[in-house]
This record gives sequence, structure tokens and C-alpha cells, in this order.
Amino acid sequence: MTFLLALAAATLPVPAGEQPVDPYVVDNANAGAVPVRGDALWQAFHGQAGVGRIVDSLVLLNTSDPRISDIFKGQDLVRLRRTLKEQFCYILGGGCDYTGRSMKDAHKDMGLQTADLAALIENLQKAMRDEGVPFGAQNRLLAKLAPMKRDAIER
Ligand code: HEM
Repeated sequence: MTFLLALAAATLPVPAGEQPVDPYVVDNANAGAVPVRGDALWQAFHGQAGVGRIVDSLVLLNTSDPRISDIFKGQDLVRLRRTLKEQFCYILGGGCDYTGRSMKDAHKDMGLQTADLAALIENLQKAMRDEGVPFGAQNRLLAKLAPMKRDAIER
């Protein structure tokens, strides 16, 4: 069954502007967290438009941050923006499906360290602040992301 699902994923068309990736099983469980209930948090993030701006800004901050920019060199940023928007939308109760890879698969062999995560979280906090997301709502997203550390980070 898993094999069949993997095969199905392998035959999905590659979205415009993105590079193909090795086949994997598409599953919302890959998002690494369950969605919040209700749509209050989604509203606090200003819905699709707000999350779109936050992710675009986060990717820009990361690629111009001397602490972590090298990690993003040569990566498929079109795919990264799309899947990150899906992941945040799914978790924040926006009703999207997450079609990306698991956090373990997406970051394997990257050798990410705790300091890299700290830099990325700082950049995410700036992006959320610039969007005017209330502090409590920011922290609810961060709390959902925190347990993913064990899958994305090596030490
Ligand atoms: C909780 C923390 C994190 C979350 C939620 C997250 C989320 C994601 C998502 C959704 C993807 C795309 C998956 C896919 O292509 O199928 C991804 C890929 C990626 N992430 Fe993260 N990430 C986290 C931590 C980090 C950190 C700390 C860094 C580096 C500073 C990083 C760098 C990257 C890079 C370079 C890719 C592209 C990998 C590739 O295309 O092969 N991530 N991440």
C-alpha cells in the first residue's frame, strides 16, 4: 500500500517553476503537527494573504542572513515557499492540505544545528511581527513548530 502511494506521489506533476524531487508518500502527517481547532488563529495571521507575506518574507530573511544563507544556496526556493505556505496554512487551521515531505526527509543530511534553528525562528518572529500578528498568536505557531526540532536538527 505504501508502495502504491509512493508511486502515486511519483506520478504527480511537478508544479511550474519547481524542480522534481524523489518520490515520497503525500500525507498531511508530513506537516509534523496537527492543526489548531477553529479559525481564530488563521484570522490572526490574516489568512492566506498574511501567511503568503510571512513566508515570502521569511525566505528572503533567511537567504540574506549571513548566519544561515549558505544553507539555502542552490535549493528550490519556489518549492520551499509553496510547501511552507501549505504547512503553515494546514497547522493554523486554514484548511489547506500539506503536500510536502516530512521534516525528517526534508532536512536529512543537511547537518542543521540548534543555532541554525534559532536564527530561522528569529527571522520568523520578525516576519510575523512585520505582518502585525499578535504576540500570543505568534507563540501558538512557534509552539506547534517546537517539537519538530528533533526531526529537523542534528544536534
Ligand atoms: C521547525 C523548523 C522548520 C520547519 C517547520 C521547516 C519546514 C520546511 C519545509 C516545509 C520544507 C519543504 C519540504 C519539501 O520540500 O517537501 C523545508 C525544506 C528546507 N528547509 Fe526547513 N524547516 C525548519 C527548519 C529549518 C532550518 C533550521 C533550516 C536552516 C537554517 C531549514 C532549511 C531548509 C532548506 C534549505 C530546505 C530545502 C531542502 C530541499 O529542497 O531539499 N529548515 N523546511
